[in-house]
Amino acid sequence: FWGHGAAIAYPGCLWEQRQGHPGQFASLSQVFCFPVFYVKRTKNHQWRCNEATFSCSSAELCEQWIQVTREQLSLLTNRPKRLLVYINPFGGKRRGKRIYEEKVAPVFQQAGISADVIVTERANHARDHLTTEANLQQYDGVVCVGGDGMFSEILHGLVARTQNDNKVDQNRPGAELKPCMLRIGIIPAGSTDCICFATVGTNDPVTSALHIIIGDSQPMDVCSVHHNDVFLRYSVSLLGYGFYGDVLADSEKKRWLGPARYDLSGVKAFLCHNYYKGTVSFLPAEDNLGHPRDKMQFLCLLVSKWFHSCVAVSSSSWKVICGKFIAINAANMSCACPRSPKGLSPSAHLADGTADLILVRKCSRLDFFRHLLRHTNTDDQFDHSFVEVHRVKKFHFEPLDPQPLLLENQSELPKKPGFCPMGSAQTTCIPSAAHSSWNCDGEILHHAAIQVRLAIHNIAETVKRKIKLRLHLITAKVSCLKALGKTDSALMTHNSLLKC
Ligand SMILES: Nc1ncnc2c1ncn2[C@@H]1O[C@H](COP(=O)(O)OP(=O)(O)OP(=O)(O)O)[C@@H](O)[C@H]1O
Ligand SMILES: CCCCCCCCCCCCC/C=C/[C@@H](O)[C@H](CO)NC(=O)CCCCC
Ligand SMILES: [Ca+2]
Repeated sequence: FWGHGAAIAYPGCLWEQRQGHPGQFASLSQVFCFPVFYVKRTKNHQWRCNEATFSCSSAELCEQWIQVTREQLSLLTNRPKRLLVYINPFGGKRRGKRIYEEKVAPVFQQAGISADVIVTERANHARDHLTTEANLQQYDGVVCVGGDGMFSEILHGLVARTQNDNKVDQNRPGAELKPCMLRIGIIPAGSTDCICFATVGTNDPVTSALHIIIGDSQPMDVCSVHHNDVFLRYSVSLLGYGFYGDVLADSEKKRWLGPARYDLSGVKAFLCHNYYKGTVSFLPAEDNLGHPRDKMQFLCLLVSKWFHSCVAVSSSSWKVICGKFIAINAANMSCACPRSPKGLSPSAHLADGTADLILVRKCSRLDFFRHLLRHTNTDDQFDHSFVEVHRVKKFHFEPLDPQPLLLENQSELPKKPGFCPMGSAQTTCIPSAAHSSWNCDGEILHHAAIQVRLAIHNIAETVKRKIKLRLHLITAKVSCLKALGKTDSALMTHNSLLKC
């Protein structure tokens, strides 16, 4: 199914089709048909729903086929049957509701999935509903229709609910967090849609709906962000200080512009060319986990990581870097999006328990422009003397000058648009501003000093999935080689791989 782009999906009703030309005296023959819907892969990682019509010579045979097909489909337990859907009507170009109703609901219905839909009425509506109210027992998954901010709401709701149910204190920086059992589906309807793009390869609502229907899933790392001992937020994609923090803070005042706000604020932040002084300390990942700049096979890295985590004690030690930074970015996944199809860190992995920490030191405007431009083409954006990149498990940031005292619980901060509790000097174009703010998956953090760790990851699950997939491919190759009557070295190599 995966490799060949076609699979039996949802048998529909029985059709009766008459051949010949009514009105003419041709004898009528009856053909009994049933449609089968399947996923077809098209260009740029996009999927579409195709339909094939099968015909049988008798109604009984046709019914038998439909029955058997339904039985086989019911054995696929990873396919969801009941979903809880949250729609943000104000994300991106404000098309969330329409996208769901026109492009997603019809395919869910065709696939026999029932959905309870909640259109959010305020920010954090979905998060609060998931944390305290939703009866999650009755669902196989939660779907968010919106952008990265909406995904973040769902993530926070589900993680908080899981920790509350298991009596885990999220505020404790070293707490062993419990992974959530429910999967989150993303129907992209936001401005960046980075989490969808980086996991699926495209930000196309129909493709996402089809991934959800066939029960596809992808584990990912979750970073927790603390300020001293106070929990601030979780992050799954970008934690960015300096450039991306300034872009976000400025863009929040321009929400009415839709996705274009990021372009305008991006140009503004680029022209301001701010840099920030501070100290970054980090715990590097073990060497065998690879480096953000090497091209080592993901599977090798994972197996190595898994093995290492089973038998070895971490030998890395903390490193400290002080300096003047234009940007400090922690990419927990590639952060690919339509603006940058390969992302901030093209070889960052989705569920390996590490993030790529990218430090862009003070440099000329022209050099920074060259660095940014390389995010849009195939050149290596790390190949500059002022850029360094480390694969890390934890990191801390401390701005050089202490920050004005903030409320410890930032959720108590007023949420009025444009209100910035640390003073506008932080986010406007004043070259001497002491602090930027953190861009945490598109949400602003009001503390510059933060401590970050990879809090939830599922390496064993990822290793298992990748090995299973590889085994499928090798088994298929062995079958083909056997069918072709090959007994040469290729078959032996594959057979020994299988044994291994
Ligand atoms: N009904 C609502 N009214 C106002 N804000 C909402 C509502 N529902 C959700 N939100 C908030 O809107 C914010 C932005 O939403 P979303 O992420 O969907 O779009 P975006 O910011 O345009 O896209 P991206 O995050 O991909 O750049 C989120 O932080 C979310 O909490
Ligand atoms: C000369 C041309 C230079 C063009 C350079 C483009 C580089 C683009 C890199 C984009 C990285 C996106 C990282 C993802 C961040 C999301 O969590 C966040 C919320 O959706 N979006 C932004 O902060 C919005 C960020 C928008 C940045 C412009
Ligand atoms: Ca990662």
